[in-house]
Amino acid sequence: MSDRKRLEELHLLLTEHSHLYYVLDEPQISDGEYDRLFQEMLKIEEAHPDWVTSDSPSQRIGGAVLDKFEQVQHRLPMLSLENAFADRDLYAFEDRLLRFLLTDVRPGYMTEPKLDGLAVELVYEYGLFVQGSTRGDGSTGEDISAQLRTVTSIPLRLRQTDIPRLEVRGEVFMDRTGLAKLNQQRAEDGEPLFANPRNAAAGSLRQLDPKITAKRPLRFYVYAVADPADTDCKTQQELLQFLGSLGFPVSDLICFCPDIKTVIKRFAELSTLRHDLAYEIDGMVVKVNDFALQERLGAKARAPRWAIACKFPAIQATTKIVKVDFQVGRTGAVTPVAILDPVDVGGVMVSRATLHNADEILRKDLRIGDTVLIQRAGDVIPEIVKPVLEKRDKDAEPIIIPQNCPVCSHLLVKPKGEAVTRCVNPHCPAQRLRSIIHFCSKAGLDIEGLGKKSVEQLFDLQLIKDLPDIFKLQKADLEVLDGWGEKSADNALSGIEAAKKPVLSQFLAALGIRYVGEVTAGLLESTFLSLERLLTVTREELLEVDGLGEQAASSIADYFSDPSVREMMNAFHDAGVQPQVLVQREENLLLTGEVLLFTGSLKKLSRTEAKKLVKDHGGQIASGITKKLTCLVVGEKPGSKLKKAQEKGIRILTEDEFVAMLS
Ligand SMILES: NC(=O)c1ccc[n+]([C@@H]2O[C@H](COP(=O)([O-])OP(=O)(O)OC[C@H]3O[C@@H](n4cnc5c(N)ncnc54)[C@H](O)[C@@H]3O)[C@@H](O)[C@H]2O)c1
Ligand SMILES: [Zn+2]
Repeated sequence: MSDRKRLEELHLLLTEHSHLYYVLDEPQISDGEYDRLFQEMLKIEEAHPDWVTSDSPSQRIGGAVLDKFEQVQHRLPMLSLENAFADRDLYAFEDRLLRFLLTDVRPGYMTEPKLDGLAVELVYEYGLFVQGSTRGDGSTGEDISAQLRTVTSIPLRLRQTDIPRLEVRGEVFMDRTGLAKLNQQRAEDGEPLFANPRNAAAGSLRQLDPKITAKRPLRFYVYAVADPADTDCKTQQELLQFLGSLGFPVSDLICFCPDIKTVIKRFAELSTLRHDLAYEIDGMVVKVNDFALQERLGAKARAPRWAIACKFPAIQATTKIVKVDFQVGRTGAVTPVAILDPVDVGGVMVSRATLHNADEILRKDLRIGDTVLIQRAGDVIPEIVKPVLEKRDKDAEPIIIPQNCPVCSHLLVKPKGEAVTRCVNPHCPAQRLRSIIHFCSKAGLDIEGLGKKSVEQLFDLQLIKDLPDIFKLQKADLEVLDGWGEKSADNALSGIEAAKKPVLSQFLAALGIRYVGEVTAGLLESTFLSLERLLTVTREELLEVDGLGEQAASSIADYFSDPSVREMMNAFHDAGVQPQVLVQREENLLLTGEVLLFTGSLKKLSRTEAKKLVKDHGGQIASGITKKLTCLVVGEKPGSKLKKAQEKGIRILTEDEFVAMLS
């Protein structure tokens, strides 16, 4: 395969897995595998800088924010970190610093444990906690203030109250016992387990109901502020001490190292220490200690130049491949899954691992009966690294991808140039079931009460045969089923009712059209503005859309021109499903380009309504009196913000004027 083609494939793969990991908190591959794909992409991009697109995963941070939360603009972006996997990467890091700074004076470094949790930003005004948010895509995060208030180690009031505004950053995480207990509970309740502490922390914080968050054993450690200039501190070491004095918990594993050699020694120390900690760390973060140097070094698109994360090597074990099962996915892809002799890998029992596809099996040269090396990098999902050839039996059987679908017996196909084997039978029950599960899941319309287990049950009973059937379910059908009752039937029906008016992009992503993830679905919505329009869209029209590639264009055009899809859309319509368009063409909106802030108590609108009005009219909401702010809307008792805005000459509106302007 050409490098160019491979890069495209890597972009698609990494984008898909980032979405699963960051947005849905449900990763499907191990971090180790993700990191390997990421490094492969970086290598190709380094050799061909002109192939780097602005939406390459190498240029992006985290994932999109969920609609269900209010958005928060970070005043300064929250970045990711570059990774070091070996000592030589650290030496190279220092070389880069020195070259950039045009000096041979080596800086000192702060080293900190890399907690495996979720990065958050906490805003304090005059010592009071006023807002907390997730990192999101780096510039826009999700407002999770209410959820963060329930984390007991986050101070709501600081010991010093004369700092007008302080944006503090740190990690919310769950310790080992907390995660084990939570997963045990989830297993008993038949809910999916969290793959790793990071997903557990993220899944707990990104709950709409803060009461659920409050029940989760979350902890917090601080490690930065958005802008050190807001404090008198000159170094990272001083800053951590200062933050400790304000009342923030600081890890006691932080350590100043005068040079890179000491950093490497410290990393070795931490690699042993980590096993005795109450919580998981997945590495060590190294930061240039001096803020003046940090400022000169600045940042690249995705990460600062003055810091790097050293990752711990994965934990490995050996076991045997007992047999191989073949699963049929939503798109018909047939995935081989190795069933293993259960083995403990760093505290987690592992009994299965995906083998991805036929090429991967060939590449790794795996057979049934092989003793294999498996590994986990922090998370629960394991990967098979390689067979232990010395231990291979003479009669170890090759793994053969079946010729026919294991579910519907239709002949399988492996398109030229693709790694995946597929069942192409449009009526394959396995695919239909998977697509219904996807449609109802968080990645789809997030229909409450219709989790995987329930969908499987309804599918088996033929109450749901295809997607539109979901909207025809009756209370009488549901409440009599095994494991159901009046309450769960009502619950599911109200979830279904709410799903009848989905946002168009969400609806498109839920349909599971190949190559249409959240981002592409958003593009389709903002370009074509209605489902009806999409039903007649041509491949040529799709190719005109910035950001849509050829594969996606063909797949979308084929999908909507398929008669059975049109029939299905009619059935959706008849069942009362009406996708809504949120985005409007920006140019005709009243508040396009405006950044507003509300202060004081509003009489006519709730805060949420006010913010929604702004967004609906194309405006943005500021997080405080910032440079970007163009207009302050004041209610009663506006407080200090009004004065500050007046001093800065920012336009000021009363609530009435604001409402009148938009009506
Ligand atoms: N399995 C998958 O499908 C999948 C998908 C996407 C990403 N990932 C994993 O996520 C990683 C990338 O995630 P990322 O972009 O969040 O970057 P990262 O985790 O490599 O590093 C940045 C993060 O480190 C955290 N951090 C912890 N301690 C810190 C400290 N003392 N100082 C500063 N930051 C600290 C912060 O949350 C910060 O946002 C990859 O290495 C990959 O393993 C996995
Ligand atoms: Zn099939």
